[in-house]
Amino acid sequence: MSDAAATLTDVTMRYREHTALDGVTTGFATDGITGLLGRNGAGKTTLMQLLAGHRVPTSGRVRVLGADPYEDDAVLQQVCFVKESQRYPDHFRVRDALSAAATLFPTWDEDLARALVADFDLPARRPVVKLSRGMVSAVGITIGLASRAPVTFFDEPYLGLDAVARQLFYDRLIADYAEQPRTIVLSTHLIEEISGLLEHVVLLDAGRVLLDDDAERLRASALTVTGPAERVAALAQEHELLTTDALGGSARAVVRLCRPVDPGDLAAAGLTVEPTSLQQLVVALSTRPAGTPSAAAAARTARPSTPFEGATR
Ligand SMILES: Nc1ncnc2c1ncn2[C@@H]1O[C@H](COP(=O)(O)OP(=O)(O)OP(=O)(O)O)[C@@H](O)[C@H]1O
Repeated sequence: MSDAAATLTDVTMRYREHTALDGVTTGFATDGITGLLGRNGAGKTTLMQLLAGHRVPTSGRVRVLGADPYEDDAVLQQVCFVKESQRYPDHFRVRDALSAAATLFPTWDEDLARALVADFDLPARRPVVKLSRGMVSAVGITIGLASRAPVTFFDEPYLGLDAVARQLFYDRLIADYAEQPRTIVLSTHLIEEISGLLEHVVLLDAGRVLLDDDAERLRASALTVTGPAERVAALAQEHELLTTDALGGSARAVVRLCRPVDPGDLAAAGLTVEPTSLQQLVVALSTRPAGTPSAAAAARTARPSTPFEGATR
Protein backbone atom coordinates (compact mmCIF):
# COMPACT_ATOMS: atom_id res chain seq x y z
CA MET A 1 0.00 0.00 0.00
CA SER A 2 1.87 3.08 -1.21
CA ASP A 3 -0.04 5.67 0.87
CA ALA A 4 0.08 3.63 4.07
CA ALA A 5 0.77 5.38 7.36
CA ALA A 6 1.44 2.12 9.16
CA THR A 7 2.75 -1.13 7.74
CA LEU A 8 3.83 -4.57 8.82
CA THR A 9 6.06 -6.57 6.51
CA ASP A 10 6.35 -10.30 7.09
CA VAL A 11 5.85 -9.80 10.81
CA THR A 12 5.90 -12.75 13.15
CA MET A 13 5.24 -12.35 16.87
CA ARG A 14 5.82 -15.24 19.22
CA TYR A 15 5.02 -15.39 22.91
CA ARG A 16 7.17 -18.31 24.09
CA GLU A 17 5.65 -21.29 22.31
CA HIS A 18 2.65 -19.45 20.88
CA THR A 19 2.74 -17.70 17.53
CA ALA A 20 0.30 -14.78 17.74
CA LEU A 21 1.17 -13.32 14.32
CA ASP A 22 2.60 -15.43 11.56
CA GLY A 23 4.22 -13.68 8.60
CA VAL A 24 1.75 -10.78 8.53
CA THR A 25 2.10 -8.23 5.76
CA THR A 26 -0.46 -5.45 5.64
CA GLY A 27 -0.82 -1.68 5.74
CA PHE A 28 -3.21 0.99 6.96
CA ALA A 29 -3.98 3.92 4.69
CA THR A 30 -2.98 7.46 5.62
CA ASP A 31 -6.60 8.56 5.38
CA GLY A 32 -8.90 5.68 6.06
CA ILE A 33 -10.98 3.84 8.61
CA THR A 34 -10.02 0.18 8.71
CA GLY A 35 -11.84 -2.55 10.58
CA LEU A 36 -9.40 -5.01 12.11
CA LEU A 37 -11.51 -8.12 12.48
CA GLY A 38 -11.02 -11.67 13.65
CA ARG A 39 -12.06 -14.19 16.23
CA ASN A 40 -10.84 -14.17 19.83
CA GLY A 41 -7.10 -14.72 19.89
CA ALA A 42 -6.68 -13.97 16.17
CA GLY A 43 -3.90 -11.47 16.94
CA LYS A 44 -5.64 -8.08 16.64
CA THR A 45 -4.37 -6.62 19.91
CA THR A 46 -0.88 -7.92 19.25
CA LEU A 47 -0.85 -6.27 15.82
CA MET A 48 -1.93 -2.94 17.29
CA GLN A 49 0.58 -3.21 20.14
CA LEU A 50 3.36 -3.61 17.58
CA LEU A 51 2.21 -0.57 15.62
CA ALA A 52 1.81 1.45 18.81
CA GLY A 53 5.41 0.66 19.76
CA HIS A 54 4.42 -1.39 22.81
CA ARG A 55 6.17 -4.49 21.56
CA VAL A 56 8.99 -5.52 19.26
CA PRO A 57 8.24 -8.25 16.73
CA THR A 58 10.06 -11.55 16.83
CA SER A 59 10.85 -10.97 13.17
CA GLY A 60 9.73 -8.72 10.33
CA ARG A 61 9.43 -4.98 9.88
CA VAL A 62 7.03 -2.54 11.52
CA ARG A 63 6.83 1.02 10.24
CA VAL A 64 4.64 3.90 11.38
CA LEU A 65 4.91 7.26 9.67
CA GLY A 66 8.11 6.09 8.07
CA ALA A 67 9.91 4.90 11.21
CA ASP A 68 10.13 2.00 13.62
CA PRO A 69 7.67 3.10 16.35
CA TYR A 70 9.43 1.29 19.20
CA GLU A 71 10.88 3.87 21.59
CA ASP A 72 10.59 6.60 18.96
CA ASP A 73 8.98 9.52 20.82
CA ALA A 74 8.55 11.62 17.70
CA VAL A 75 6.40 8.85 16.20
CA LEU A 76 4.65 7.84 19.40
CA GLN A 77 3.24 11.28 20.08
CA GLN A 78 1.41 10.89 16.79
CA VAL A 79 -0.02 7.50 17.70
CA CYS A 80 -2.97 7.04 20.03
CA PHE A 81 -3.82 3.53 21.19
CA VAL A 82 -7.16 3.19 22.98
CA LYS A 83 -7.07 -0.14 24.74
CA GLU A 84 -9.94 -2.31 25.80
CA SER A 85 -8.72 -2.40 29.37
CA GLN A 86 -6.91 0.89 29.78
CA ARG A 87 -5.74 1.49 33.35
CA TYR A 88 -5.35 4.91 34.91
CA PRO A 89 -3.51 5.83 38.13
CA ASP A 90 -5.80 5.23 41.12
CA HIS A 91 -6.03 8.89 42.09
CA PHE A 92 -6.90 10.09 38.56
CA ARG A 93 -10.21 11.84 38.10
CA VAL A 94 -11.73 12.00 34.62
CA ARG A 95 -10.28 15.45 34.09
CA ASP A 96 -6.82 14.28 35.17
CA ALA A 97 -6.94 11.51 32.59
CA LEU A 98 -7.89 14.04 29.93
CA SER A 99 -5.24 16.57 31.03
CA ALA A 100 -2.58 13.85 30.93
CA ALA A 101 -3.65 12.92 27.41
CA ALA A 102 -3.61 16.59 26.39
CA THR A 103 0.07 16.82 27.33
CA LEU A 104 0.91 13.68 25.37
CA PHE A 105 -0.58 14.63 22.02
CA PRO A 106 0.44 17.82 20.21
CA THR A 107 -2.71 17.52 18.10
CA TRP A 108 -5.05 17.43 21.15
CA ASP A 109 -8.33 19.26 20.57
CA GLU A 110 -9.62 20.60 23.89
CA ASP A 111 -12.94 21.80 22.46
CA LEU A 112 -13.63 18.36 21.06
CA ALA A 113 -12.70 16.76 24.39
CA ARG A 114 -15.16 19.06 26.21
CA ALA A 115 -17.90 18.31 23.71
CA LEU A 116 -17.37 14.55 24.10
CA VAL A 117 -17.37 14.78 27.91
CA ALA A 118 -20.76 16.48 27.61
CA ASP A 119 -22.01 14.00 24.99
CA PHE A 120 -21.11 11.01 27.14
CA ASP A 121 -22.24 12.75 30.29
CA LEU A 122 -18.91 12.09 31.95
CA PRO A 123 -18.46 13.42 35.52
CA ALA A 124 -15.18 15.34 35.16
CA ARG A 125 -14.40 15.38 38.87
CA ARG A 126 -15.17 11.75 39.63
CA PRO A 127 -12.22 9.36 40.13
CA VAL A 128 -11.91 7.02 37.18
CA VAL A 129 -11.91 4.03 39.56
CA LYS A 130 -15.43 4.99 40.62
CA LEU A 131 -16.79 5.04 37.06
CA SER A 132 -18.95 2.34 35.57
CA ARG A 133 -17.34 0.06 32.96
CA GLY A 134 -19.08 1.88 30.13
CA MET A 135 -18.00 5.28 31.45
CA VAL A 136 -14.36 4.16 31.52
CA SER A 137 -14.78 3.17 27.88
CA ALA A 138 -16.23 6.61 27.16
CA VAL A 139 -13.11 8.20 28.69
CA GLY A 140 -10.95 6.11 26.34
CA ILE A 141 -13.07 7.05 23.35
CA THR A 142 -12.90 10.72 24.31
CA ILE A 143 -9.12 10.53 24.48
CA GLY A 144 -8.91 8.60 21.22
CA LEU A 145 -10.98 11.12 19.30
CA ALA A 146 -9.76 14.32 20.97
CA SER A 147 -6.11 13.28 20.55
CA ARG A 148 -6.67 13.73 16.83
CA ALA A 149 -3.54 11.65 16.50
CA PRO A 150 -2.61 11.03 12.86
CA VAL A 151 -2.64 7.31 13.64
CA THR A 152 -5.32 6.15 16.07
CA PHE A 153 -6.03 2.59 17.17
CA PHE A 154 -9.25 1.66 18.93
CA ASP A 155 -9.00 -1.86 20.35
CA GLU A 156 -12.57 -2.94 21.15
CA PRO A 157 -13.07 0.46 22.73
CA TYR A 158 -16.62 0.11 23.89
CA LEU A 159 -16.76 -2.57 26.54
CA GLY A 160 -19.82 -1.89 28.67
CA LEU A 161 -21.07 0.98 26.50
CA ASP A 162 -24.80 0.87 25.90
CA ALA A 163 -26.24 0.96 22.38
CA VAL A 164 -26.99 4.70 22.55
CA ALA A 165 -23.43 5.53 23.63
CA ARG A 166 -21.98 3.25 20.95
CA GLN A 167 -24.04 5.02 18.30
CA LEU A 168 -22.79 8.32 19.69
CA PHE A 169 -19.24 7.06 19.29
CA TYR A 170 -19.85 6.04 15.67
CA ASP A 171 -21.51 9.38 14.89
CA ARG A 172 -18.74 11.42 16.49
CA LEU A 173 -16.04 9.30 14.87
CA ILE A 174 -17.44 9.73 11.39
CA ALA A 175 -18.10 13.46 11.87
CA ASP A 176 -14.61 14.11 13.23
CA TYR A 177 -13.01 11.93 10.57
CA ALA A 178 -14.81 13.92 7.87
CA GLU A 179 -13.40 17.11 9.38
CA GLN A 180 -9.94 15.68 9.80
CA PRO A 181 -9.21 12.49 7.91
CA ARG A 182 -6.49 10.33 9.46
CA THR A 183 -5.50 6.72 9.97
CA ILE A 184 -8.06 5.00 12.14
CA VAL A 185 -7.94 1.31 12.92
CA LEU A 186 -10.85 -0.14 14.83
CA SER A 187 -10.88 -3.68 16.18
CA THR A 188 -14.29 -4.98 17.07
CA HIS A 189 -16.55 -8.00 17.24
CA LEU A 190 -19.62 -5.83 16.54
CA ILE A 191 -19.12 -6.05 12.81
CA GLU A 192 -22.71 -5.36 11.83
CA GLU A 193 -22.74 -2.13 13.82
CA ILE A 194 -19.59 -0.66 12.33
CA SER A 195 -19.80 -2.13 8.88
CA GLY A 196 -21.08 1.12 7.38
CA LEU A 197 -18.12 3.11 8.77
CA LEU A 198 -15.42 0.99 7.27
CA GLU A 199 -13.52 1.79 4.13
CA HIS A 200 -11.17 -1.13 4.44
CA VAL A 201 -11.14 -4.48 6.20
CA VAL A 202 -8.28 -6.61 7.48
CA LEU A 203 -9.40 -9.99 8.75
CA LEU A 204 -6.98 -11.98 10.88
CA ASP A 205 -7.34 -15.66 11.52
CA ALA A 206 -4.98 -17.51 13.87
CA GLY A 207 -2.30 -14.88 13.33
CA ARG A 208 -2.56 -14.74 9.55
CA VAL A 209 -4.21 -12.28 7.18
CA LEU A 210 -7.28 -13.91 5.70
CA LEU A 211 -8.70 -10.83 3.99
CA ASP A 212 -7.27 -7.41 3.24
CA ASP A 213 -9.56 -5.48 0.99
CA ASP A 214 -11.73 -2.49 0.29
CA ALA A 215 -14.95 -2.80 2.34
CA GLU A 216 -17.20 -1.90 -0.56
CA ARG A 217 -15.63 -4.48 -2.81
CA LEU A 218 -15.96 -7.10 -0.07
CA ARG A 219 -19.61 -6.33 0.48
CA ALA A 220 -20.25 -6.76 -3.24
CA SER A 221 -18.16 -9.91 -3.48
CA ALA A 222 -20.42 -12.31 -1.62
CA LEU A 223 -23.96 -13.51 -2.21
CA THR A 224 -26.33 -15.75 -0.34
CA VAL A 225 -28.01 -17.95 -2.93
CA THR A 226 -31.03 -20.18 -2.41
CA GLY A 227 -32.56 -22.58 -4.90
CA PRO A 228 -32.47 -26.09 -6.32
CA ALA A 229 -29.43 -27.85 -4.89
CA GLU A 230 -27.90 -28.73 -8.23
CA ARG A 231 -28.22 -25.15 -9.49
CA VAL A 232 -26.68 -23.76 -6.31
CA ALA A 233 -23.90 -26.31 -6.66
CA ALA A 234 -23.28 -25.34 -10.25
CA LEU A 235 -22.89 -21.69 -9.26
CA ALA A 236 -20.69 -22.56 -6.29
CA GLN A 237 -18.45 -24.61 -8.50
CA GLU A 238 -17.69 -21.61 -10.66
CA HIS A 239 -16.97 -19.36 -7.70
CA GLU A 240 -15.93 -19.94 -4.07
CA LEU A 241 -18.29 -21.74 -1.76
CA LEU A 242 -18.04 -20.49 1.83
CA THR A 243 -20.93 -22.21 3.58
CA THR A 244 -23.91 -24.28 2.57
CA ASP A 245 -27.04 -25.70 4.15
CA ALA A 246 -29.20 -28.34 2.51
CA LEU A 247 -32.99 -28.36 2.78
CA GLY A 248 -34.38 -31.37 0.97
CA GLY A 249 -33.76 -30.73 -2.72
CA SER A 250 -32.91 -27.10 -2.04
CA ALA A 251 -29.74 -25.50 -0.82
CA ARG A 252 -28.72 -22.17 0.58
CA ALA A 253 -25.11 -21.16 0.16
CA VAL A 254 -22.85 -18.22 0.81
CA VAL A 255 -20.73 -17.82 -2.29
CA ARG A 256 -17.80 -15.51 -2.82
CA LEU A 257 -17.83 -14.38 -6.40
CA CYS A 258 -14.76 -14.80 -8.56
CA ARG A 259 -16.25 -12.48 -11.18
CA PRO A 260 -19.46 -10.46 -11.61
CA VAL A 261 -22.63 -12.42 -12.22
CA ASP A 262 -25.74 -11.40 -14.11
CA PRO A 263 -28.72 -11.34 -11.70
CA GLY A 264 -30.98 -12.14 -14.67
CA ASP A 265 -29.09 -15.39 -15.30
CA LEU A 266 -29.40 -16.37 -11.66
CA ALA A 267 -33.13 -15.67 -11.60
CA ALA A 268 -33.56 -17.64 -14.82
CA ALA A 269 -31.81 -20.56 -13.11
CA GLY A 270 -34.38 -20.42 -10.31
CA LEU A 271 -31.95 -18.96 -7.79
CA THR A 272 -32.95 -16.37 -5.22
CA VAL A 273 -30.12 -14.02 -4.34
CA GLU A 274 -29.65 -11.92 -1.23
CA PRO A 275 -26.71 -9.69 -0.43
CA THR A 276 -24.33 -11.06 2.19
CA SER A 277 -23.40 -8.72 4.99
CA LEU A 278 -19.81 -8.12 5.99
CA GLN A 279 -20.52 -9.97 9.23
CA GLN A 280 -21.86 -13.03 7.40
CA LEU A 281 -18.85 -12.98 5.11
CA VAL A 282 -16.40 -12.69 8.01
CA VAL A 283 -18.15 -15.46 9.96
CA ALA A 284 -18.23 -17.71 6.90
CA LEU A 285 -14.54 -17.14 6.18
CA SER A 286 -13.44 -17.45 9.81
CA THR A 287 -15.33 -20.64 10.49
CA ARG A 288 -14.09 -22.59 7.49
CA PRO A 289 -11.97 -25.48 8.69
CA ALA A 290 -8.25 -24.79 8.33
CA GLY A 291 -6.90 -25.78 4.97
CA THR A 292 -10.32 -25.75 3.33
CA PRO A 293 -9.78 -25.98 -0.40
CA SER A 294 -11.31 -23.45 -2.72
CA ALA A 295 -14.98 -24.01 -3.35
CA ALA A 296 -14.42 -25.21 -6.84
CA ALA A 297 -12.09 -27.87 -5.52
CA ALA A 298 -14.44 -28.61 -2.63
CA ALA A 299 -17.38 -29.02 -4.95
CA ARG A 300 -15.37 -31.30 -7.22
CA THR A 301 -14.53 -33.57 -4.33
CA ALA A 302 -17.96 -33.37 -2.68
CA ARG A 303 -19.17 -36.72 -1.43
CA PRO A 304 -22.30 -38.09 -3.13
CA SER A 305 -24.39 -37.45 -0.01
CA THR A 306 -23.90 -33.67 -0.25
CA PRO A 307 -26.58 -31.47 -1.77
CA PHE A 308 -24.20 -30.95 -4.67
CA GLU A 309 -24.49 -34.47 -5.94
CA GLY A 310 -24.82 -34.47 -9.68
CA ALA A 311 -23.86 -30.82 -9.97
CA THR A 312 -23.40 -29.70 -13.52
CA ARG A 313 -21.45 -26.77 -14.85
N1 LIG B 1 1.60 -11.53 26.64
C1 LIG B 1 1.22 -12.68 26.09
N2 LIG B 1 1.81 -13.84 26.44
C2 LIG B 1 1.44 -15.01 25.88
N3 LIG B 1 0.48 -15.13 24.93
C3 LIG B 1 -0.12 -14.00 24.55
C4 LIG B 1 0.21 -12.73 25.10
N4 LIG B 1 -0.58 -11.79 24.52
C5 LIG B 1 -1.37 -12.45 23.64
N5 LIG B 1 -1.09 -13.77 23.67
C6 LIG B 1 -1.73 -14.80 22.84
O1 LIG B 1 -1.61 -14.41 21.49
C7 LIG B 1 -2.81 -14.70 20.78
C8 LIG B 1 -3.33 -13.43 20.15
O2 LIG B 1 -3.80 -12.58 21.20
P1 LIG B 1 -4.43 -11.16 20.90
O3 LIG B 1 -4.77 -10.54 22.22
O4 LIG B 1 -3.53 -10.41 20.01
O5 LIG B 1 -5.76 -11.57 20.11
P2 LIG B 1 -7.07 -10.71 19.78
O6 LIG B 1 -7.37 -10.97 18.34
O7 LIG B 1 -6.89 -9.30 20.19
O8 LIG B 1 -8.16 -11.43 20.69
P3 LIG B 1 -9.53 -10.86 21.36
O9 LIG B 1 -10.50 -10.59 20.25
O10 LIG B 1 -9.97 -12.00 22.22
O11 LIG B 1 -9.16 -9.63 22.15
C9 LIG B 1 -3.76 -15.34 21.78
O12 LIG B 1 -3.66 -16.74 21.66
C10 LIG B 1 -3.22 -14.88 23.12
O13 LIG B 1 -3.48 -15.84 24.12
